[in-house]
Amino acid sequence: MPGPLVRRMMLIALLCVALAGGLAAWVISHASGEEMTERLVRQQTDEVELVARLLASKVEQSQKVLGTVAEGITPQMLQSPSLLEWVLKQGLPAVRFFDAMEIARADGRLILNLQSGKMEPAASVDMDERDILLRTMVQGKPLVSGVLGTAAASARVMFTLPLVADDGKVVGVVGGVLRLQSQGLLPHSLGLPARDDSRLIVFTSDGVILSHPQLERVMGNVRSEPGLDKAYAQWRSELKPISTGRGDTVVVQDRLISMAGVPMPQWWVARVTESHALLAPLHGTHRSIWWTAAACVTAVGLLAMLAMAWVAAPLTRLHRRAQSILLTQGLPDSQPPTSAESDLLSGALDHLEAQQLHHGHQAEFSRLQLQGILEQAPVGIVITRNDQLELLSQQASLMLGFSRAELEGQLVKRLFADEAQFETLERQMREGAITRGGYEGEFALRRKDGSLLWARVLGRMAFDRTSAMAAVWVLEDMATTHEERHSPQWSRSHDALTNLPNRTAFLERLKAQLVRNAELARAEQLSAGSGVALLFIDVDHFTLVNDRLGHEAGDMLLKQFSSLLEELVRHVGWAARLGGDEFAVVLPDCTAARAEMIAEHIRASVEEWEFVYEGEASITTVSIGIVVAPADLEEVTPWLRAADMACYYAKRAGRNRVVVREVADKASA
Ligand SMILES: Nc1nc2c(ncn2[C@@H]2O[C@H](COP(=O)(O)OP(=O)(O)OP(=O)(O)O)[C@@H](O)[C@H]2O)c(=O)[nH]1
Repeated sequence: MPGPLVRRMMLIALLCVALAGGLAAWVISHASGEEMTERLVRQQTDEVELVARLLASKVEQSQKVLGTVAEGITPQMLQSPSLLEWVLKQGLPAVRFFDAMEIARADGRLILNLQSGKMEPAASVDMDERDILLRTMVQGKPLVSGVLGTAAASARVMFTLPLVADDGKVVGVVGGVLRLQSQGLLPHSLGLPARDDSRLIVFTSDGVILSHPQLERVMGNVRSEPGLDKAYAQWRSELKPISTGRGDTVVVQDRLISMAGVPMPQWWVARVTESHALLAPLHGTHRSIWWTAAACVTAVGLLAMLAMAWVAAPLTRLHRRAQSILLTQGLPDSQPPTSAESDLLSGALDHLEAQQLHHGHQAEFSRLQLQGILEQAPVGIVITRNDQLELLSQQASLMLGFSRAELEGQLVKRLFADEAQFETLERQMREGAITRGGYEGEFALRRKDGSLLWARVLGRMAFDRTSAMAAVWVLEDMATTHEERHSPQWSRSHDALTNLPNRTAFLERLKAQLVRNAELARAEQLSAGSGVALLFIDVDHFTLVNDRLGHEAGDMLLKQFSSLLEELVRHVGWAARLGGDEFAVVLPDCTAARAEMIAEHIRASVEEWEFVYEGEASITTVSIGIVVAPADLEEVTPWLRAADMACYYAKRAGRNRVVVREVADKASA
C-alpha cells in the first residue's frame, strides 16, 4: 500500500489528467460547435441566395419569353385580331408559357385575351391587368406587376412589354400572366418539405407571402411569421432597396433567419430555422466528444497512476523500510506517530543517527575497556583476524619477547616454532569452531630471541559480517607442566589418552584431599554443610560409539570429552579418568547443592556439545552421581563406591541426569 505522499501524487496526476481531458473536450466541442454553426449559417445563406437567383432568372426568362412573343407581332396583326390569334396559336409555342396572354392596341382597345390558351371576350379581362397594360403603354417600358388577386390559388404576376413600330412609336402592348403556383414561377414544391423547425418563405416587399410550405399561409402577411416579422420590420426601418448579392443571416428569438432579395419583382426569399433544430446534430457530436474524452481520461488516468506508482516505487520501499525501522526499534519520544513518508523517513534517519551516536559512544567505551584489559590482564591475550595478529595484551608481548607494535599486523604463523605446530592449531581451530566454537591445546611458540615458549592456547572463534574469521586466544605459559609431562612420573600418574590423572593418581589425590578436608574441619575453616564433593561421571551408551563408529572414534570422543570436562571444572576443582568411560570430578569445599548445580552444568554442556566424526555429528550424554564427603570420613573406598552407586541410580533412572547421595546411604535406597 503506497504512503500518503505517493497517494497524493497519484491523486494530483489523476486530477491533472481529468482537467486536461475536460478542457480539451470543452475546447474541441466549443470549436466544433462554432465551426458547425458557421457552416450551417453559410449553408442556409447560400441556399436562400440560390433560390433568390433562381427566382430572378425565372423572372428574366419570363420577360425574354414575352419578348420572343412580341417580336413575332407586326403592327398589321394588331389590326386583325383573328389573324393575331391564329399566328399566336400556330406559330408561337412560347405563348403556352404563360397562364394568360393579353394584347392591346395603342388606342387602348384589347384585341386579344387568351386564358389558358383559349380565346376569351375582352370584357372578361381583370381590371388590374388592364391597368398594367395601360401603364406600360404610357411609360413605354417593360413592367413586372405586383401580386394580383387575393386568394392563393388565383394569385398571379403580370409581365408586360410595349410593342414598338419601326419609327419608335408604341403601337401596342403585350402582357403575359403567370399564376404564382404555376410550375414556371413559384411551385409549391419550392418550400417543401414542410417542417415545423425550418421554413422557406418567399414574400413581397409589402410583406405578402407568395410561397410557404403551408399553403394556407400563402397570401398571408409576413408580420404574422414568428421571428421573420422582426427581420422584416428591421429591413423596412432601414429603407434599403432590394438587390441581388450576398444574403444576410440574423439570429432573432432563437431563430436563424437568412434573407436574400429578388430585385426585379421586389421579393424576398427567407429561410427561418429554429436554433435547436439547427444545433440538433451538434448535440450528438458533443455527446460523442465528451464520451470519448471520458474514456481517454479514464485510460490515461490509469496509465498515469501506474506510471506514478512505478516512479514512486523506490520511495514506497524507503517508506516501508523506515516504517519497519521505527516499528521494530520504537519511535523516539519527540517523534509523533505519523504515516507520511517524509516524516517517517526523517524520523527513521533521526533514529539511525541517534543509534549511530550511541554505538559510537559504545564502541569508544568498548575500545577503552579492551585497552584496559589488554594492558592489565595477567594472562597473555592475542586477537587474530584472517590469519593476522590484530591485537596483543601487554602480558602476551612479555611472554613472547616482542613489543606489541612488532607483532600487530603480522601473520599468525610467525608466532609458531614450526609449520607443523601452526597446522595443528589450524586443524583444531576448524574442528573446534564446528563443534564448540572454541578450541584448546598446547603449542610450541617461538620467542623473539628464538627460544621456545610452551603455551596452552584457549581459543574462541567469531565471524564478523564480512565473513572474516576472528579468534581470541588466551595464552598460558606451560613451561613447567610441559616438562612435568615428559617426566616418567607423569606417565605413571596420568592417563595417556586424555592427559587426565589416572585412577592411581586420583585415589592418592582424593585421600590427600580427605586429609586436608579433615584438617580444615578441625580448624573450623570449612563453610557450613561444605565438604569435598565427588562427582562420578559415566558416558551413556559409550559401547554404541565403539560399535557404530569404531574404537578410534571412541578414543577421539573420550579425548574431546576430557578436554571439555577439564575446561568446565578447572576453576572449581579437578578431573580424573577412572578407566574406560568413567570419570571423576573432585570439588573441594563444596556443598551438595553447589555440587549438584555444577554437575547439572556439566551434564547440560555435554548434551549441547556435538561430537563430529568423519562429518557425522552425534550427541553425547552423561550420568552423574554425587557424594559429598562428611568431615569425619577417613576412607575413600566407601565414598567412591557411594558415588559409583549414585551414578548407577542415575543410569537406572533413565541416564542423562544427576543423582545426589550420601556415603551412608544404603545400596538399596
Ligand atoms: N574406544 C575405547 N573404548 C573403551 C576404552 N576403555 C573402555 N572402552 C569401552 O567402553 C565401554 C564401556 O561400556 P559401559 O560403560 O559398560 O556401557 P555403556 O555402553 O557406556 O552403557 P552405560 O554405561 O550402561 O550407559 C566398553 O565397551 C569398553 O570396551 C577406551 O580406552 N577406548
